[in-house]
Amino acid sequence: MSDCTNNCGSCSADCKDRTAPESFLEESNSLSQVKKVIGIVSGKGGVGKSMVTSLLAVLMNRRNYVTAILDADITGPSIPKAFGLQEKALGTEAGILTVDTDSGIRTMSINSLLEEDSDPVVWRGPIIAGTVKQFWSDVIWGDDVDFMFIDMPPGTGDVPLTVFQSLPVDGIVIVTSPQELVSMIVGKAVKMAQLMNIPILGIVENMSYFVCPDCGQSHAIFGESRIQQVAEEYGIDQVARLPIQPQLASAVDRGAIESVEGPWLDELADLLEGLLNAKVAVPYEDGQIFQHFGHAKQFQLFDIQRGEIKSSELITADCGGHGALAEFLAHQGVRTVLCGGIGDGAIQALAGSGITVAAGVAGPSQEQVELYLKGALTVSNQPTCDRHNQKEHQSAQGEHQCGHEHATGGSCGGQGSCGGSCH
Ligand SMILES: Nc1ncnc2c1ncn2[C@@H]1O[C@H](COP(=O)(O)OP(=O)(O)OP(=O)(O)O)[C@@H](O)[C@H]1O
Repeated sequence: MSDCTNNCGSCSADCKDRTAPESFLEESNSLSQVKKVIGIVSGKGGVGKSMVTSLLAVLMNRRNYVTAILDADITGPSIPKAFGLQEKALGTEAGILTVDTDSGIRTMSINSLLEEDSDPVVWRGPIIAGTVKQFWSDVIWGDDVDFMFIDMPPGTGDVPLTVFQSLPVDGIVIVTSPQELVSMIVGKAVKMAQLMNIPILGIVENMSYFVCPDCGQSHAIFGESRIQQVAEEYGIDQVARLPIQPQLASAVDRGAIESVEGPWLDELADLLEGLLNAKVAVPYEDGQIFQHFGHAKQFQLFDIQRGEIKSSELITADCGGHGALAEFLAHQGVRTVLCGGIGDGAIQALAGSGITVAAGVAGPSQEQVELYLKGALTVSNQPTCDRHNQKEHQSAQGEHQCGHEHATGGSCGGQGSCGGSCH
């Protein structure tokens, strides 16, 4: 094909040279550019997912970031109520306009479209999933959104799966209750994120304790917290605990969540802020994005502040194997890898080190990073190189033995003897 970009991940053509599955990512509205998309998920309903979504959005908005909330909980929408939004969304030729809160958070929820808030949504799964996709593709979010929070439907069913596949989620925050931590429902949410190669940014234990207003003592109403233990078990660094706070419930009931003050999620907000400041790494050759992540000898590291490039440097990766390379990049402060082709093993290793993959990109490195930071690129977090997915490229021990040169020039020559760590 004359117009081939070598990006099979986002191409729908039925082509004999296809090397990667078609990407399911939806294009955003042409008038929208979103820098960071954060999913707020829970293993089951009623644990405070919408509460955490709202509180995080309020926090980031107070820190002067342009903030949006996409309410993907179509059958149980809570966002308009928490913010006291009565107004309905308006449509134009170019798309649907957001409904904005008093402090300017841009929102879209099914309740902003239904005539009556109490109208039930009695739709089948594919229609619900399609509606969520339209919230991304048909709503005019604006071209300057720093953070979009997605209030996900609870559980690990059809709609969360569609959201993970269709929207460019940079990371998720898992919300749990103390009982969920005991029942291991949270493990299902963790494993789903791992399957989808989406980094887990943090875990929030809601209703974790109650501080008695009379004696000031803290009581673990639902039993002693296991959050630290569970976070360690799944390798999640960022942990937050939210108390049972009658003022929180009443703020939601009054539509006044924007008036709530509290320190509970500050560290999580710092971490999110860090996503806009963290480094982006690009496999590099002659000013261009080198197209095979696993064979890159050089990386260009971009230092980012508030979503803008401040400086860049070239580094040589002096380690080999996906795990070692992922750790090396994480150690350099990298939170995003922007690349062309990449295999499943590399994506998993990077996600395990808290690094988001934005794959399927070609062209001049700096120009593409600038577009990515503006949210103007359609990228994929799925493998765009099938070479490393093939069983015959792995030894019986699962060791990498593709016979190709590794990032630093070592070669295992197909013998499977390097264990994926040639130097
Ligand atoms: N820490 C808290 N203290 C007091 N009330 C809370 C707290 N967290 C949540 N609530 C209240 O509990 C109820 C459920 O919370 P929320 O709607 O955020 O849960 P959810 O996980 O989004 O539920 P669903 O998925 O079913 O929509 C709400 O009425 C909310 O105001």
